Amino acid sequence: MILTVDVGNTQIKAAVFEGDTILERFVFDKKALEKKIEKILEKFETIAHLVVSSVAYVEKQSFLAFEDKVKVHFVSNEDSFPFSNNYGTPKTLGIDRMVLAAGATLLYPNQNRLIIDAGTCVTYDFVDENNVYQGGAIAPGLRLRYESLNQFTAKLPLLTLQSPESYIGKSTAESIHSGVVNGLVYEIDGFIDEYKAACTKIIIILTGGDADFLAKRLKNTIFANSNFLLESLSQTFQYKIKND
Ligand SMILES: Nc1ncnc2c1ncn2[C@@H]1O[C@H](COP(=O)(O)OP(=O)(O)O)[C@@H](O)[C@H]1O
Ligand SMILES: CC(C)(COP(=O)(O)O)[C@@H](O)C(=O)NCCC(=O)O
Ligand SMILES: [K+]
Repeated sequence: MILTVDVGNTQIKAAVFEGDTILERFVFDKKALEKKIEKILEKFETIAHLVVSSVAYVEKQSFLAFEDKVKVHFVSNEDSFPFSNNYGTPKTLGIDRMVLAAGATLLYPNQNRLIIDAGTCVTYDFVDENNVYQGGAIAPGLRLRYESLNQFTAKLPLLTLQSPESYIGKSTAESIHSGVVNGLVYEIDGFIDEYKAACTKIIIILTGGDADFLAKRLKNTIFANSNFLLESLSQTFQYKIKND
């Protein structure tokens, strides 16, 4: 049994895996980290490995504190991955993006793959059918868009996520919801259209905290799986064990 932990810039996601099956999934914030891990390890006594991928500031010690109970692994850019990397700056490629690319490569062999992760940022990652990671894009996520409109203007309020009625906003609030939500939806659909035009066959995976909210609003029908990063983390770990 393994415990995978994904430390994002907004929140921490974790899942207990028995083989490829998720037994339980957890979402919590950084402040709760050690207490949560302790509770999970108490509940699932047969967890042998703790596999961590982090793009945010958390002390390694918060995980190493459990070394007497489990083997702790921090996935890093130096690990072996099932794709070759054509990114210009491979050392600065986010480890979450590398893990997503690895998961897509292993779970969807011999095809072009686009992974869209709608979290704090919206990241796009493309691994081609020859298992070459080619790159993608980084854009602000939904929450970040609402917050930056508020932070960088004098007059715009901070609103919480709400589905716009129409693309024509009839008030300040409606205009913001339309700009943020419809803007991101059109953006994602636009990227998908570009990739589809360039590749005859491509699998597209949408993940992240806003995946379900966005999936039903896209013009393109695509598969939303909010557990894809955790599943990819489990795949990456299994790959590493086999190849080390
Ligand atoms: N309870 C929540 N707390 C914070 N963000 C949430 C919550 N539920 C949904 N979200 C949305 O999920 C996004 C964060 O997604 P997530 O994939 O967890 O990000 P990250 O991996 O960057 O931490 C936020 O932009 C927000 O719109
Ligand atoms: C782009 C990111 C901030 C996304 O983080 P997230 O939204 O998952 O919290 C992260 O993947 C990162 O720090 N990347 C480094 C730059 C790069 O990937 O090229
Ligand atoms: K992301």
